[in-house]
Parts: sequence; structure tokens; C-alpha cells
Amino acid sequence: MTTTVLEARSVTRRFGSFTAVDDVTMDVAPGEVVGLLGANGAGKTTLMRMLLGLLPTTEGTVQMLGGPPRRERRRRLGYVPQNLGLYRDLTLTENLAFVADAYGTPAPALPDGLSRYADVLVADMPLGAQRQGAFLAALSHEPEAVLLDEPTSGVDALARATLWDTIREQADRGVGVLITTHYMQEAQQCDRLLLMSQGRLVAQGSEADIVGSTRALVVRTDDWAAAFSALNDAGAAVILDGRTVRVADAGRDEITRILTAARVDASVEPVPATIEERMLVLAREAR
Ligand SMILES: Nc1ncnc2c1ncn2[C@@H]1O[C@H](COP(=O)(O)OP(=O)(O)OP(=O)(O)O)[C@@H](O)[C@H]1O
Repeated sequence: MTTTVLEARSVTRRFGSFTAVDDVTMDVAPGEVVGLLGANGAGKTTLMRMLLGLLPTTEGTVQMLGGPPRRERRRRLGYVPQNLGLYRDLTLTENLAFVADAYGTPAPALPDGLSRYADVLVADMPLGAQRQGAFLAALSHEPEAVLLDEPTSGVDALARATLWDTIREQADRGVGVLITTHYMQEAQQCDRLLLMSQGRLVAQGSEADIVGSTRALVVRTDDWAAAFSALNDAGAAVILDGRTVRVADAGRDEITRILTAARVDASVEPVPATIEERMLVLAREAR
């Protein structure tokens, strides 16, 4: 019996002398939604492409559905790439017919939200509808694992919620889902997170596991712009959240000293860190 649908064992990928993915071991179980988080260039897409068997590993092995990447196994996966993989000069119906033909499955019915775009060229559809169409195409052959590369990027909150409903439905049916996202709020919707920085896996677990009891600092001041500049210039892991200045890692005394030296009148309070702040700290440590 297969206990994982996707698996990477000590996987490294180099492009020339550059290491894009560095000794990563991870897996996705059936029915699990695993979020792959990391800054631009962290290696998320490269890892996904190796898991799909689209890109050879330099070192290490990948397994899909219990065996090495092969055409007959790849047919049982669904993939929505960052650029969606739809033909922009075909209508939505034509795209779905094309995919159905390739898999030898019936074309899926259009859900209510998409039916009005049946005969519209994909290029003329709003991005949210394009993404929904790409989901439909990737899921039409009832895959056992789906890999989604930033599927909610650039779409509004309503479209994002609809896409997440679809992701959950798939997981409830037993499909293993690997999803990359830049939106930290979406981390909460995943069963497990993998954090990548500079090609390496720097943390994994639930959001609570990863954040743990780590603390950040909130700097309260009317002069938030000066506080931000002073801390940034001093190399602190500083974040501007609206007009609130937060520091992801660093001692309270050190931050107070920097602000005093810059003549910024402020109070500095420790608070529970967010996943974004924890990620920033782990990424800095990895560097
Ligand atoms: N074919 C390639 N040749 C050379 N370098 C590459 C190639 N593909 C990716 N890279 C490099 O590998 C690194 C990781 O890229 P990757 O696309 O995997 O990152 P990512 O985490 O998916 O980023 P993003 O969130 O921007 O998509 C980047 O520095 C990228 O420039």
C-alpha cells in the first residue's frame, strides 16, 4: 500500500555551478494538503518539476505514487503550473476538450461560475476564471496527487476562497496536494508546511510547530518612518505592517539602543511571532 503520493529523498538540483535545490527530503501523503513556502527563487518550482519527473535530479531520487517518475504514473497526477498551461488562443471549452482527449476522459461540465466563459478565448477571461479553468483541466482525469504552483496568485479574495474550496474537496477525496504560495494567510489552510530558503528546506510542520514560542518585537511610535529606517539601516529583520514597525528577531535591548541612538521615541514590546516573521528569521539564518 502506498503511504505517500509524492516523495523526494535527498534531492539536489544544480544548474551549472548554481544549486537551486539543495538536499531536500519531503513527502506528501494521500488526502494531505502540503504548503511549500519560500521567497522568490527559493527553489519551489524546481522541486515541483523534479517531483513531476519533468526535470531530472542532479542527486537524490523522487517517487510518485510509489515508484519512479514514468509516463503511466505521471498520467495519474494533476499539475497547474504558474502560467496555468492553458492555450490562450483557444476557448475554455476547446481547452477542456483538448485535455480530455489527451487523457481519454470525458470533458468536465463547467461549474456555474465558469459557464459564461464557455466560448470565450482564455486570453479574454479574467485571471480568477482562468485559474479556475486551469484547475478544472488539471482535475478532470481525477488525479491521485495534484501539484499547484502559486494557484491563487493575483486573484481576488472571493476567487481565492473558491479555489481553496476546490483544493479541500480534492483532499477530502484522498488526493495528496502540494501547493506553493506567497500568501502567508494561506499557510493556515494547509495541513503541513515546508519552508524553503535558498534551495534548502529550513523548517517543516504545522504553522504552530514552526512558529512555536518564538517572539517578535512591536515598536510603537508616532515616528514609524524614522524607526523603520534606523532599524533597517542597522540590519534588523524589520517589517512594516501598515504603520506598525515589527522586528522579527533581535533582542529588545539592542532594538531599544538602535532607536535611542537614532533619537526615535518608542516603546518596544515582545509579542508572539507570525509565520512570516519566523520565515524571515529562518531565511536569514540559512544565508
Ligand atoms: N533552468 C534554469 N537554469 C538556471 N537557473 C534556473 C533554472 N530554473 C531555475 N533556476 C534558478 O533556480 C532558482 C530557483 O528557482 P525556482 O523557480 O525554483 O524558485 P521559486 O521558489 O519557484 O521562485 P518563484 O516563487 O519566483 O517562482 C532561481 O534562482 C532560478 O533563477
